[in-house]
Amino acid sequence: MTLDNSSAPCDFVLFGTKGDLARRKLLPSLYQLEKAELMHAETTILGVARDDISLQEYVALVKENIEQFSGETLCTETWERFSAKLDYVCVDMKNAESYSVFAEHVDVSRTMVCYFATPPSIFGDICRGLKAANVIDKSMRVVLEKPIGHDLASSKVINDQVAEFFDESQIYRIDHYLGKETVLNLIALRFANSIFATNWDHNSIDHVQISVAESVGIEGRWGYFDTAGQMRDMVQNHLLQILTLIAMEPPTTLDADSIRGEKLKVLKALRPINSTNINQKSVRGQYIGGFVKGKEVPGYLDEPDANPRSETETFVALNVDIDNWRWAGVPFYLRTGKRLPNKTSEVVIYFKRQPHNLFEDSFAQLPPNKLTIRLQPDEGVEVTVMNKVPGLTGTSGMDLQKSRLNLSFSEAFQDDRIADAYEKLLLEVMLGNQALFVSRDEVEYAWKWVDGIIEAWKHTNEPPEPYQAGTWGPVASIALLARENRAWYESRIGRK
Ligand SMILES: NC(=O)C1=CN([C@@H]2O[C@H](COP(=O)(O)OP(=O)(O)OC[C@H]3O[C@@H](n4cnc5c(N)ncnc54)[C@H](OP(=O)(O)O)[C@@H]3O)[C@@H](O)[C@H]2O)C=CC1
Ligand SMILES: O=C1O[C@H](COP(=O)(O)O)[C@@H](O)[C@H](O)[C@H]1O
Repeated sequence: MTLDNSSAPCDFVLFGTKGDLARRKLLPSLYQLEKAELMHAETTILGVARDDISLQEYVALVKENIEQFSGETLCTETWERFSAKLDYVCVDMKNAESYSVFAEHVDVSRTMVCYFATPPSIFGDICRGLKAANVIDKSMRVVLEKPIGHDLASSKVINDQVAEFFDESQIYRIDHYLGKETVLNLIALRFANSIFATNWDHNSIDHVQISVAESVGIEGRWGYFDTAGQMRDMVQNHLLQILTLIAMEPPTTLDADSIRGEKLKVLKALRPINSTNINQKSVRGQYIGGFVKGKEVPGYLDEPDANPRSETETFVALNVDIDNWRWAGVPFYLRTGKRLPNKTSEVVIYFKRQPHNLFEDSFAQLPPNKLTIRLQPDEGVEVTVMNKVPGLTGTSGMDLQKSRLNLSFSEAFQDDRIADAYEKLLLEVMLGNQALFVSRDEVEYAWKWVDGIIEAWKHTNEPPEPYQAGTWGPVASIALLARENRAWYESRIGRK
């Protein structure tokens, strides 16, 4: 897809351009959009930071970032076009007066897209600075990075600060999982295939498992992570977003209001987990030293800068009920953790077993069909089916085996590069489409539910359960499903 020349150019303003997110993800993604000719020729990119450097120095820095993080050799032609778009301004984002230079660098007659790649604590300051510089108008869009707050109350403060200056239709809240190719494909899989669309409820589905496993530890982010924990860092946003896409009713159209409206209904229907059911419904863990992919790694409390008495969780498993017609009696099991055996995100839908087993000679109990959606890595979709083993032997000639129908994206779409999530999301902001961004209501309902769990954990007064780095979390996580006669699926990724 190449952007039609009639689509308006924009001034893309990157606050926090020298930060980790901008360097590792945003600038390389903008470069990829340029390479794919998806950015308007007249679009400009204005980096904002507090270092007083020249434009020449900034351009050299961006080049270095892209070479380091894009994972490919710089294309000279693309770089020439891209570097010509760059501009830089030094602003102390907390000081509204320092924004006076800003107006010289943007053209207020064009759409301005402001990406706040800074700590959320200064989002309000940035809005005030933009106002002082007199550059805010109705066509402006602002992109907010996660986490939006630390709980419901603090998220309201941040959202209110931004809402003082911008309408909800101008605010794009990022959850980068919504830009992942395979997460987007959940919508296609569910609503473009009648085989799934008509079998997507409590009549056909036994339970759902969503796992987002990471092999990394804290990677120098202890200060941030210890105040968040895996619940705020991963469940409140990414896992709940995946859950809503799996569980939502069909949206009327693919527009932002329809999709976000349906996701919101799911968040509203989540059964609270509180002090009455916390032990049956949740497990939290913290890794101790161990081996990940054969390499010895320290425990959470032995990471650099660690507080050795921290009780922050690095692993969460939950048994979630959705109290609505479609999902009555269908548990959604969620798990996510740091320092697990490998980096794997998968959704597994377990269908109900056949009501009667004709094949007792092959299987005492027929295994259920399973739909596995591999979000990352080895992106793909797999269905397990029971199949007759070809041959003349077996009872009535019927020996069965479990077989896999496997769609591997890397094999099926060999010529297509899988774009980074941020490329997709940046493109959507420039196009003015909010469908892949999280609404204020979604953020707040997600916090409300998560706050209840964190509150209940506090009341139990129990520390997180230790698990060895390189394992699938505490033993209690196995018990969470075993109590209901189920087991976590074993990912094939990393075992090939
Ligand atoms: N890094 C990541 O992978 C992810 C980050 N995020 C979110 O993205 C946002 C940015 O994160 P990250 O890039 O890691 O953070 P960094 O701390 O690396 O970068 C933040 C940027 O904000 C700038 N900044 C902070 N205060 C001021 C100020 N008063 N005036 C001017 N500039 C200021 C910093 O400037 P200076 O360089 O001068 O210090 C820096 O460039 C955060 O909200 C984070 O939660 C979300 C998901 C992943
Ligand atoms: O937002 C975050 O996500 C990453 C995991 O993202 P992925 O795209 O690599 O799966 C996580 O490591 C980080 O702690 C969290 O802040």
